[in-house]
Order: sequence, then structure tokens, then C-alpha cells
Amino acid sequence: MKIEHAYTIVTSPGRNFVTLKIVTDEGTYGIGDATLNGREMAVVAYLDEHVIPALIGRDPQRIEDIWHYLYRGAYWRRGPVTMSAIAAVDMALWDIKSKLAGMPLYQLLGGKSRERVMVYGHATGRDIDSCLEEVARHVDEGYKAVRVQAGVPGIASIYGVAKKDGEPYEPADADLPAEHVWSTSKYLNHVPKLFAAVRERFGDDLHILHDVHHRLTPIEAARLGKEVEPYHLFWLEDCVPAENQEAFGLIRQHTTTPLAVGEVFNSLYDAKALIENQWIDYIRATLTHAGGITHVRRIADLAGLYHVRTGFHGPTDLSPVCLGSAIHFDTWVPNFGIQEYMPHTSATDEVFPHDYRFEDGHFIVGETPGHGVDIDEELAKQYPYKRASLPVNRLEDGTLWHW
Ligand SMILES: O=C(O)C(=O)C[C@H](O)[C@H](O)CO
Ligand SMILES: [Mg+2]
Repeated sequence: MKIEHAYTIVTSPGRNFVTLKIVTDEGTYGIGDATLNGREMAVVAYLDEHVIPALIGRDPQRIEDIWHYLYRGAYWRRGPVTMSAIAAVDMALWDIKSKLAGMPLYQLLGGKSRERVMVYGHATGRDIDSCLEEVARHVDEGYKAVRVQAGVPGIASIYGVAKKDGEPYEPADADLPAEHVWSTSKYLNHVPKLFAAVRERFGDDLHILHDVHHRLTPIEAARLGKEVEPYHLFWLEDCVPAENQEAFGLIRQHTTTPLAVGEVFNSLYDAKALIENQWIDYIRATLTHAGGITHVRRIADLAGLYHVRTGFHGPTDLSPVCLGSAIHFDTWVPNFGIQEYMPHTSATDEVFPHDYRFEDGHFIVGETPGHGVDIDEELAKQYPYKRASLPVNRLEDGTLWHW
């Protein structure tokens, strides 16, 4: 069996998605997600110019060999563009292999470790009261875990909070990057009040999560972790940027609040010290940005040795192809923690028909051979690419800060 042809599909049903389709000479095809938010066309160029021509004629069943061919063979290892391109190939090849086996992907990975996959939803509000209403809506819809993000008095716009209450949050909302202003002191003084209010209204059983989006220094993160200990967060996410992995050692010494990090990671080496030193509790590197199933499986296995569990990134800027594959992985992986879930628009769901379903705060994996997600290429053509950028962030004095 040989790879006969492969091509990229760019579509924007509400937001941009990049999909790679690989077709074999026997007619079986697989698809993979290559979406890198705000840098979509860089991955398309990498795939079209450097990857697809080298795939033609190869045996699609040699997933491991093709992974190393693209990783080691490139010489220029790692980085989000390279690893998203490799991930798309890898996901498509696992899709093909599962279809050839006549099995859903989770069976090929090793079978079910659980019946269903707990997810967390996003509650956002411009203030604490409106955020609590959104938490209530999620609880009514069955969610057992909710990420809470609220506006902060004195900060005009803040990451993770929808522009209008009740609407979904979309970070890539402008042609060129919008500029936001950030105040760490205003945030740190305000945010513990949000968790106090959530516990007061919803009691102890609801899992609450929070994303700091890389805004703090290690000692500020330590202060926040300590202050919110009474509210028993499921996790505090991305409290500092993680290029300097040792920073998490400092935070860890000060607080028992569980720490999650890794949505921007693209390699095991981004997380190695974090895992081996047990500085984190959840690893968020996910399939599309971290080299696909083949590589994330290695990250998860290392994490399992150190009591670190998975908590895959799952925003709307990963396509249903990634989400569907992630649900298979979550169903299998022994050290599963939780799966992020931001519902896609109905237009996106129509372009990407899928067999996973949401039920009572969990995802239930599908039984279709492959990863269970397809693409309607005719419909996809109706939604042309439109450049969209993530914002940048400045301190009140104008200093460019982390986003
Ligand atoms: O989902 C999250 O936790 C995020 O932080 C979402 C990111 O801002 C988004 O994926 C950036 O593309
Ligand atoms: Mg995040």
C-alpha cells in the first residue's frame, strides 16, 4: 500500500481550520488537524512545500518511521509549525490504520481505560455575578467541571472573557493583533473573590479551574496558589510562561494548588523537567501542536511515571479532527485527568461530521473505524480563509507582556 496523494484544506466556518487529507492507492483516506491559531498559512506552506511531496509513494502503515523521517529528517527539529505539520500527518495515518483494521482508534491504542471522558467547559463573565450565571448554565447542562474567568475592575478587556455575556470567547478576533492592557496587581487582588463566590454558590463538589494565561512571575503565582487553596481548585493553569521550567519548582514549594501547563508545548523536551521533578500535576500538550498521537503518547507515558495526568488543550481553535482524536486518546490513556471542551459553531460541526457525543458533562467516544471525524470538502469551500490574529498584551506603562 502506498500514499497516492495528499493535500491541505483551509476552511473558515466561523474561524480558520487547516486539515490534511492523505489518500492511499487503495482508496482509504485519513485526515489530520494542522490548525495553528493565527499562523495557519505557515503550516500550510510547510506541508505543501516540504512534507506532502516527500510522503507520496510511502507506505502509510509505517507511522513510526514516517514520524521520525519528518522529525529527524528535517534536521531543524521541533517548533510549533514543524510539530503541527508532523501532527497532522500522524493523525491522518492513525486514522488510516484504524480504518484498515476496522477498529475505532481507541482500540488500536490499547482499548478503553474508562467508559467516558470528563470535560471542563468555560464560564466567562464581565463581572463575578455574570460569571456565576454562566457557571449555573453549565451546571444545568450537566458539566461537572467548569473553568471560571471574570473581568477585573480597572482592566478594560481580559483574556478568556467573552465580549458579550453568554457568548463564546474567541481570542483571534482581529485582522492584526489587538492590544490589551494588563495589571497584575488589580488581577491578584480581585481573582480570589471569584473562587470564593463560586464555592459559596455551588458548594464543594463542582470542579473549578482557572487559566492565568502566563501573566504572572513565579513569586506572584506562588502567592495566588496559596491564597486560593481554601477553594480547592482542580487546577491553576499556565500561571507563568514555561520556557524556564525551574520556575515551577519555586511555585510548587509554596502551594498545594494543583498546577497545569503545556498548551503551547510542542515536544516532550518542553515538559521533561516539569514532569521528572513533579513540579506540575497536569500536562496540557495536545495532539495537533505536539507531534500527534505518536509523540503525545510518549509524553503521557513519561508523565504517568510521575503521577502527572493529561488535561488536553481543547479550545475552538483546534478542529473537531483534533477533538475527536483526543477523545479516543483520553478514552485509552491510563493517566487521564480531564479534557477541555469549547463547543464549535454549528457551521464547524457541519463541515466536520463526527461521531463523538457530549452527555452529562462527559464525552462518549464513537465506534466508527478511524478517529470518527470526516470533512465535507464541498461545504468547506463555502468558508474561505480570513486572516485572524491573537491579541498582544501590554502593562499599564506600555511594556509588552506575556499573552
Ligand atoms: O483554552 C485555553 O486554555 C486557552 O488558553 C486558549 C488559547 O488562548 C487559545 O487556544 C490560543 O489560540
Ligand atoms: Mg489556556
